[in-house]
Amino acid sequence: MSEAASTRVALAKSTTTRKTPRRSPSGPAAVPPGTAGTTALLPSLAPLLHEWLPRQRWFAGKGRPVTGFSLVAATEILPLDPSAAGPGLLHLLVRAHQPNSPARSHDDCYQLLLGVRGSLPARLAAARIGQVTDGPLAGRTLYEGLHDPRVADLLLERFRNPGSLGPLRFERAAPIEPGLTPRVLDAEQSNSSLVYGDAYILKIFRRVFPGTNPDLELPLALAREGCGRVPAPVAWFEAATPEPLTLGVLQPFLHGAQDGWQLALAALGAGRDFLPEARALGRATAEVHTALAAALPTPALLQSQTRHLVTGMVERLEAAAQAVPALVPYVPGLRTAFDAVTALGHQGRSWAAQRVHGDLHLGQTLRGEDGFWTLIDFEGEPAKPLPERRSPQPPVRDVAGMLRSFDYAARTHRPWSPEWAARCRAAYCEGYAEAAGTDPRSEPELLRAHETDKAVYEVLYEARHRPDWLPVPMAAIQRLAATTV
Ligand SMILES: Nc1ncnc2c1ncn2[C@@H]1O[C@H](COP(=O)(O)OP(=O)(O)O)[C@@H](O)[C@H]1O
Ligand SMILES: O=P(O)(O)O[C@H]1O[C@H](CO)[C@@H](O[C@H]2O[C@H](CO)[C@@H](O)[C@H](O)[C@H]2O)[C@H](O)[C@H]1O
Repeated sequence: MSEAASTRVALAKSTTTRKTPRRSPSGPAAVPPGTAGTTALLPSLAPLLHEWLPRQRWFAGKGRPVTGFSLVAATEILPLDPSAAGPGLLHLLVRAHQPNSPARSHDDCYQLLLGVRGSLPARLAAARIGQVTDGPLAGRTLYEGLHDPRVADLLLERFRNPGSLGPLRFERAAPIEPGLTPRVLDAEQSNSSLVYGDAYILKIFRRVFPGTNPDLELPLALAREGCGRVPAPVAWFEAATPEPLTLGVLQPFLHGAQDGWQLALAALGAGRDFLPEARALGRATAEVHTALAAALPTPALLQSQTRHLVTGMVERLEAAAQAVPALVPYVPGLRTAFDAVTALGHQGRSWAAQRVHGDLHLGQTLRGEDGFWTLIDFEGEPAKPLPERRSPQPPVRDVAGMLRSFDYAARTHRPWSPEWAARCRAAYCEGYAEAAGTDPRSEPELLRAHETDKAVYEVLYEARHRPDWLPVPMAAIQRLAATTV
């Protein structure tokens, strides 16, 4: 996304610079006509956002101060005029400036749905962001709009009656039931979700990127392919900035479904194996891979692409070792996993690549009351740039993610049962082989390299988000560093 701000607010110096809307190098003004009035609001909201944003679970830049904001797009979804009945609703795309971003244009951009009321009813107290002290909204209260049922109702109505609103475009693939009671999903997640009745779940992406989000693109492609392993998008909305930027997806809510992580922990807690489930998950993964390969390009990874794949793994290892010094002693051992793939590439080996899930683990699987497994959340690893997440990769990448997840489940349970994980891992690969016709274990070098890459990612993820969990991937790092295929 080009820096499309017409308003830039530098918090550190408490100065505000306003510029006239300018044309981005690649297209029209990114703050479109009709929304310009709202752009003047950012300076008065910035101090409140500065306090509130870094505390959100979905804020990706934890540990680095926010020094200012730029406005990418602003839309008044409900009138902010104090004489209007009911709440106002402001939709913002704001870039949060943080030191150490590679470039200002790489600062993360967040989607905010800000409710505005004269006073906040008690039932919305937990959603309060703060009172605006100056500017056109002075004296009014700003709050997280998604917690307001009136705001949630309005979003569903927008999907029912698709069309454009300023830079926002609402699309619908199927009829939508009206009048469903909304609730905010209470889950540890990277985005925010609203559930409507027991019928739909709306995921609002928080950190947004230019282009189509794979969590819309891949489920749409799978639905076209007739693959029922993924809930098919019912509706979605995007911003024209100028290339479409996915903001949210509405899909069927799988009522009564339980996620694979909880089910695996329950099995461990009851001293049970998880083998039929693991095998069925392997089959489900293979079916999704087969459908993705049929729907989207499947380039071969020739020598230069293999080199690129391995270079990425090595760079991620080096970056992770810089951030988490505990990794340093294992770097030479882990490197051998990547070197083995390079060596095969030099011998002329090539692998098929295709679009994959990209961040597959037990928490991304749901088992329905009928025992049918579904995969969700095709966004890929949240920390990776979107073009990288959308690039074709060997499908074994997802297999490695699930194998790591069985290891995680076993490690978080007392007493630790490595045999439980080993049996699940084998059953998963067997199920995968039954449905795909190829066993992921038949490419041990590629599998080990991807498992190593995933464990390295997890070390960084846990160090940043859940330091108490760091020993879990570190145990795998020790094992993988000492392994030869
Ligand atoms: N279609 C669905 N039906 C039922 N529950 C769902 C569905 N999609 C997601 N969920 C629930 O919402 C949670 C968060 O969804 P997810 O797509 O993983 O969000 P995030 O990317 O924000 O982590 C999941 O862990 C799951 O419990
Ligand atoms: O679900 P997200 O898209 O937010 O994925 C991120 O968070 C996951 C944790 O919630 C993290 O997964 C890791 O922990 C899981 C147990 O909580 C485990 O099952 C996974 O195997 C492990 O990778 C995921 O890596 C991260 O991207």
